[in-house]
Amino acid sequence: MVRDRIDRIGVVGAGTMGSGIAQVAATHGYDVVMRDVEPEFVEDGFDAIEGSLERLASRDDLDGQPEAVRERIEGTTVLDDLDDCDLVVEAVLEDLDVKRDVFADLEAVCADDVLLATNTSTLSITSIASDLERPERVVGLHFMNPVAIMEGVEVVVGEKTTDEATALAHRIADDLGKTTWEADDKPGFVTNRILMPWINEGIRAYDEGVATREDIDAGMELGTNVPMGPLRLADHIGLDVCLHASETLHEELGDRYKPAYLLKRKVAAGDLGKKTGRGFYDYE
Ligand SMILES: NC(=O)c1ccc[n+]([C@@H]2O[C@H](COP(=O)([O-])OP(=O)(O)OC[C@H]3O[C@@H](n4cnc5c(N)ncnc54)[C@H](O)[C@@H]3O)[C@@H](O)[C@H]2O)c1
Repeated sequence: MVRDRIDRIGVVGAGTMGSGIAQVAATHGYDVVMRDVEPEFVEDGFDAIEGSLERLASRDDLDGQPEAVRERIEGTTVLDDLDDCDLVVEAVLEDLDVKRDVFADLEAVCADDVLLATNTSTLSITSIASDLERPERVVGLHFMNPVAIMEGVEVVVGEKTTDEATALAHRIADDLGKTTWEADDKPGFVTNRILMPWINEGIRAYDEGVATREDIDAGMELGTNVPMGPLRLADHIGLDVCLHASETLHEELGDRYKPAYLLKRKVAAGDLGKKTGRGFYDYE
């Protein structure tokens, strides 16, 4: 059984995705508790939320006032503050052991009928939930970055996830103004399974001199109607994030997912894309 009356949503992790999920939930009228491990990470999360709300409001893309949305979000470092949430979404770093610990904590603190969702991009929902007493209420709710802008959410169904939990995951995403699709708990789900080899092939094509970086991106943008070519998109996602996802897929699915050599070299050099000012392109 999962409770279907949702008033208060917990978000674990106040980073890029957690702060975005908290913001979107509060924008849609939910009370939100956003938890991170250190007060400064919670503050960084609020800074990101405030900046995003201001930008949306300035373009008339926000229902309501930024201050009213912000006030619906409570920040905390205390796990027990999640004890009265009706649903929790985990968005901590992409590490299986860390996520398993977070879910063990959530199981201890949340009521038995609370849906526990993970925003993982590539890790197995089944493995994240495998040590829990109630793995049937764990589901993947894979928001896209930036959460406030991207319409899609991938619902991922683990081995033990019940139909009821899956249905609630679709419904809550719908309530947050998103459109869902569903994937079985197989490495990379739909999105990263297809996206990561595409990005790696773009990087290999560049490394092998098929075309300039601009022409590789232009070829894919103009030739196949995607909004960003592989090199520009990799810079946007973060080259470290792409490498980590590719390595997970390589481990699970074999050599067709081998990360491109140049991707590894750029990450080793600390050029991680937009966030460090340099990746395949330079940023100010
Ligand atoms: N960034 C993306 O483009 C993107 C897109 C889709 C999904 N994801 C997934 O979302 C998740 C989060 O990614 P992100 O980019 O927001 O990472 P991030 O590094 O920006 O944020 C992670 C946050 O989790 C916090 N944290 C770590 N352990 C914690 C704990 N035990 N309790 C509470 N907070 C804890 C960290 O302090 C950090 O603030 C990952 O699983 C990632 O794969 C990321």
